[in-house]
Amino acid sequence: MLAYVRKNISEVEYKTWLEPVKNLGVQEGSLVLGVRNSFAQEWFRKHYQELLEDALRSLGAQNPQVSFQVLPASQDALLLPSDPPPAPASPAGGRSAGTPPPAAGDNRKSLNPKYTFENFVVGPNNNLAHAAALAVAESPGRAYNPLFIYGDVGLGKTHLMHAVGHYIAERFPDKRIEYVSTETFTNELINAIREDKTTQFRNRYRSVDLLLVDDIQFLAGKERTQEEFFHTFNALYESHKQIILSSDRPPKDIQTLEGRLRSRFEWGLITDIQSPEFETRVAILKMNAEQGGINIPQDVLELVARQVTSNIRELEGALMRVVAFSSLNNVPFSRMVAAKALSNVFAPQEVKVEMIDVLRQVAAHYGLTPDVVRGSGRAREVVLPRQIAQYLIRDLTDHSLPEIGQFFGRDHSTVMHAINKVGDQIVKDAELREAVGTLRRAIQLEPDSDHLT
Ligand SMILES: Nc1ncnc2c1ncn2[C@@H]1O[C@H](COP(=O)(O)OP(=O)(O)OP(=O)(O)O)[C@@H](O)[C@H]1O
Repeated sequence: MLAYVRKNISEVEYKTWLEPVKNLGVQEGSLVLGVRNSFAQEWFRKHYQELLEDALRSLGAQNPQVSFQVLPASQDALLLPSDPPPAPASPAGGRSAGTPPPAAGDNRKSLNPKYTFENFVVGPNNNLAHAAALAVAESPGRAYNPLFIYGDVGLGKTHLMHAVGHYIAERFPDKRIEYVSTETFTNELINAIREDKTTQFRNRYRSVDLLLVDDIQFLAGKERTQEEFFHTFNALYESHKQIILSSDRPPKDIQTLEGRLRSRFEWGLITDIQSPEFETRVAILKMNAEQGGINIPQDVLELVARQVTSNIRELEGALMRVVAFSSLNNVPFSRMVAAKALSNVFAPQEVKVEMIDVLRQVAAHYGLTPDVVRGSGRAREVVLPRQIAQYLIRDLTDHSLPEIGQFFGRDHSTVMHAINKVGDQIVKDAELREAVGTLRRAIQLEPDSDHLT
């Protein structure tokens, strides 16, 4: 099952979420998988249930059912994988590789449901490619044919292609849509030749209405595949079927590509996707977080966006690491948490504790929101956390009393009173001393903290 899943998600995702899963056996017809906490349980239900059931189906299960159970703490020894970052996904990776042709009536089978226009953030780096893809989606076979999208790894070429597929599938349920990576196309051709089934192979690809071919640069040097693709291209083009191609470079830079293919690739529109700039990266992260139903503060998203600058797949993986780290350690999102979560994957970043980090941690510890702790409530359940937050801010940051006062909407003498009071009580009250110690270590992410075992 894991091998199946691994082929369909990014390596970072696989390592962060799937690798630590425990098989708890079959109960009442359902395969039970042990996960680390209720957050992970929810995450799995939302993001991986379907994929895992597909995996079981691929192994022959008739009516696959997967459920998730939270493991007792002792079985949950593994915190986070500390492996180095995986290499960018191979061209064979992704949901597409090896996907069988769509069954009749299901013209989206080879498309990733996440890759839609709605989920695609448009920025200056990709707006031309986006506009061209949209134009093609609206008038397939007539706007630009072929549409050739090129750009570096992980910048959204596949996403855009699939978005066109979804758009067309929605409006024309009968249209046949085929998405294939060049590697799969090549392998299928090799198999067809070996099994003497080249006619079926040709019929299949020449009868589609929309052909999406990823990583076309891998045609380089493969004469027989080029030959076959040339005829497929002609057949589709002549019958006004839409073709979209992606590549990591423009046609003119694909070495050992036959001239006749190169010129055909240049018949339509060639458009590129560049690396996203900072604001687009933040917007992509924000959308990802919202889709996962997770509320992540802007400053944390910005830190992640600063850390990963080129590959969006890696950017998403980085965010997932931060989410996992925060959840598994039971610490609220902060820039420090993000920096720590990413430190063994990317270049470590020095992050100073800010007032807001202390406030968030103290609020989370007492089950309150930061606004309530900072607010005007006078109940003891709120006043004590507020005083502790002020005490810890004084202790862990360089802010002056007036600055802390301003942060809490109070004057500096109130803050001083709070700090003195907590300081006095800590000496007498062991429980308070322990709470403050735990909070201090959690804020500084010290490994010996109760939270960070
Ligand atoms: N503009 C965007 N808005 C939202 N998500 C994006 C955007 N661009 C890329 N992504 C996401 O980034 C990830 C990588 O994108 P995709 O697989 O389309 O890249 P690619 O350019 O085809 O990469 P490769 O060259 O490796 O095939 C996907 O999860 C995709 O949804």
